[in-house]
Amino acid sequence: MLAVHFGAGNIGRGFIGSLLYQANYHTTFVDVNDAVIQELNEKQQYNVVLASENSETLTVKNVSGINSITDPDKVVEAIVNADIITTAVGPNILAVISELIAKGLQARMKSNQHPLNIIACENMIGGSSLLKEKVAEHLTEEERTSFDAIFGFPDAAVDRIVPNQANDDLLEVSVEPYYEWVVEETAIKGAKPSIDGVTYVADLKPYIERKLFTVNTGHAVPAYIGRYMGYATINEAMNDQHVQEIIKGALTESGEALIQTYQFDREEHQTYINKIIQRFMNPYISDEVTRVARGPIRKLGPNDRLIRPASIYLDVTGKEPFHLAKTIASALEYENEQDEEAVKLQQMITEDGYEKTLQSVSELDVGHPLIPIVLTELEMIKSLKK
Ligand SMILES: NC(=O)C1=CN([C@@H]2O[C@H](COP(=O)(O)OP(=O)(O)OC[C@H]3O[C@@H](n4cnc5c(N)ncnc54)[C@H](O)[C@@H]3O)[C@@H](O)[C@H]2O)C=CC1
Ligand SMILES: O=P(O)(O)OC[C@H]1O[C@](O)(CO)[C@@H](O)[C@@H]1O
Repeated sequence: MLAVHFGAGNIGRGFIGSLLYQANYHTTFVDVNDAVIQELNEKQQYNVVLASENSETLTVKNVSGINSITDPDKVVEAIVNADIITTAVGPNILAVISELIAKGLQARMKSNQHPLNIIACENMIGGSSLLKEKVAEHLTEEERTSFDAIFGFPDAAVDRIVPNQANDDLLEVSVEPYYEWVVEETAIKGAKPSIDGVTYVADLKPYIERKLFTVNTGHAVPAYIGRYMGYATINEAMNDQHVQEIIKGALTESGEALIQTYQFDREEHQTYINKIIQRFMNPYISDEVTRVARGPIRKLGPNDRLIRPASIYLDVTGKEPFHLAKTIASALEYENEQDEEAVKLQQMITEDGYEKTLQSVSELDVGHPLIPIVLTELEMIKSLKK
């Protein structure tokens, strides 16, 4: 069985690659990072180390790599022969890889008509659907119709904290023990890929929203508030009492939004929240606040982890989501010269002010009630600054 995986980064190697190996796939990683690709081809294996007391290690074998910049034809050939395609490149890169995927699918269509599923494993709602749309932009009308019959783009939710790596071994990756990979069964074409650790569900929406608006919303608190308070790592931030209060409040607000939208069991949801807070406090993981905070413009988007749960909470309870609003305010204050979106966000604020910038990145209507709540919190969080 052959898998082609775009993005040999933290989630690619540390999560998707490791489950594919255990399901007996040979995984060909496609990436633009030549050093990683060369190392994959040389070593043909790498270690995944669990961030826990015993540091249990899995050696992932049957792997190779292709540099998509220098060898696009090899990527096309790999797609022709693939049994599954997965991605973990980041939401903004899906459009970038879509042309090469389209070329691969066009070549495949000429050589065989076996069904194939392409699963985007990104922190976003509708990742595979977006990739499908972007791939379609490179196809003719006729190709779109015939491709629809055999190429599936099931949406997915992936959950495993994999921090940036600082190992001597370029390929080794340290991951938290917990993981969850949920895939939309109804969009699968042909036989369902049999991968231990994948949960197939008919309707992904409740799963992806529960994950994004709990794990990612929660993580955004120590990231943005922590950075604002001067902390460098998630662990340091999580040990601060203010951060703990804000994360509990924010997850109660997003929890209420989720419970009222999807009728989740209140007690089970609280257990889910508590477990996630414990995961953020894992002493064996050192995660920089800047990794979790990366891409603040995307994270302040209308359907992402902060604005959407805050808006739903306002709608369903009529109450102010002030813990989420504090986190949104600290995201607006996020500064990092290494992060293109952070630099752009600060430029927008300098030129247009907070209110207009928030409206623009979050696509909130003028006069949306969340805006004054966030503006008030921008003042309130000043007391947190050390
Ligand atoms: N790290 C984590 O804990 C989690 C990350 N995710 C999601 O997984 C995705 C990947 O995140 P990470 O692995 O953390 O990021 P990462 O930065 O470690 O990996 C991304 C990889 O994509 C590669 N890449 C960039 N442009 C490319 C292109 N044009 N073609 C092929 N490869 C390209 C990069 O070189 C890099 O190796 C993101 O959508 C993220 O939200 C989801 C759950 C957990
Ligand atoms: O990968 P993104 O969307 O940039 O955000 C980082 C988030 O992803 C995770 O790594 C896992 O979902 C969280 O640790 C964090 O909330």
